[in-house]
Amino acid sequence: MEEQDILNELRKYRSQDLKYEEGYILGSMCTKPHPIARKISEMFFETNLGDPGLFNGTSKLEKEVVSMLGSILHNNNAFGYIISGGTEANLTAMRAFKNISKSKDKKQNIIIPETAHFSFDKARDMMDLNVVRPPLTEYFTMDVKFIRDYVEDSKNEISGIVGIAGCTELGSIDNIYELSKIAVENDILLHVDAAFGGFVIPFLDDKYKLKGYNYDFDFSLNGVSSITIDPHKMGLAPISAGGILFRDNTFKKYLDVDAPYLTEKQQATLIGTRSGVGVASTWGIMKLLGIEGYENLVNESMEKTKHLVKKAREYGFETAIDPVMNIVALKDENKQDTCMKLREENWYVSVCRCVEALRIVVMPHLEIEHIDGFLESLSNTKKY
Ligand SMILES: CC1=C(O)/C(=C\N=C/Cc2ccc(O)cc2)C(COP(=O)(O)O)=CN1
Repeated sequence: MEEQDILNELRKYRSQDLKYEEGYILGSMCTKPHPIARKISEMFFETNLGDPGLFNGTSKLEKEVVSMLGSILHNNNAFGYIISGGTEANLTAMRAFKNISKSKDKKQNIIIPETAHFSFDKARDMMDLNVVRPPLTEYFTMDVKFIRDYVEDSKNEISGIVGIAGCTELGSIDNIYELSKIAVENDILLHVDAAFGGFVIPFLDDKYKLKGYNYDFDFSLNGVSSITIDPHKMGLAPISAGGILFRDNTFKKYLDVDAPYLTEKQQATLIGTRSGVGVASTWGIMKLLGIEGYENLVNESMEKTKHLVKKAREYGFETAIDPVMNIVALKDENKQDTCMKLREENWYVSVCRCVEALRIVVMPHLEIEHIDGFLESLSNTKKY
């Protein structure tokens, strides 16, 4: 095939994809990457961080991005990687947990909430973790009193806890402050999955924070060992760009395996050959937007979230919980049926598992007119 024919053929496939800017994608935690990422992708498209000695500049960028994310998360000694996504980040954290527990002859008993992303189910299968699921509060966060009692009962031999800072379905945030205290008092590891919340909470204006809700989640809490934070969600980076940060580089030895034929003699990441595009794009977008840029992005999303909730209530729809961040769960006893009816009108909204509700993630690609159009369609699905 000639090049032009190939490109024309590929255009036909691409034309079958939804486009973020059309405003119909309501259930995605990814969005249209910042435009600068196109130029950066072109510049770094042949790089391979799987063999970093060949790409010293790109490797330096990864260390700088980890340091930039570390400073946002109140840790100037952060160690970690910018990898394929939140799934790989959580698998990496669980791999470190397993190896650390083994090194201390501890059991691999770990507390992980029902609200956790299904990447932890993959981790459990791959690493034979014994997972304990605590009861949830009315806010869909783990019952910390149960956890404290369970951990302090030595026969349970708990050696780790996972807390979620912005859960996939509802955006709820576990009480990381209390989990951190439990982790310190009992010398156990605490991993925080802030895949989505990591690029939201640090930039969230106080006026959008729920009263009496603790938003603390990062390394400022001494018990936090590791954090997942994904640039390719609210960070506006192109896919793939997930992030795994550890408190310091003492965790590296629990991840490294010998890699004799590489320019570096050990490799810690799950994925071997990996592009530097996500790293370079994240570096560029973070430098371009800065803290203020991300604050504007998050707070604009929260204004749209407030608009969605207000207008939904005018149509008679109620939220399952008050939005903790830019994720809205609208109560619906016939969520699957409603979801299918909306799909017929090209609206792609998802459904919650833990509550009878539709789930809308108010990403930057959603404009007010998209939200209004969606709510009118939603209202119409209830008329007949
Ligand atoms: C708290 C948490 C998450 O909400 C999460 C993914 N979430 C949502 C991933 C998603 C993105 C786009 C889309 O259209 C649909 C789903 C992951 C996994 O992240 P991933 O491997 O980058 O997909 C981990 N933790």
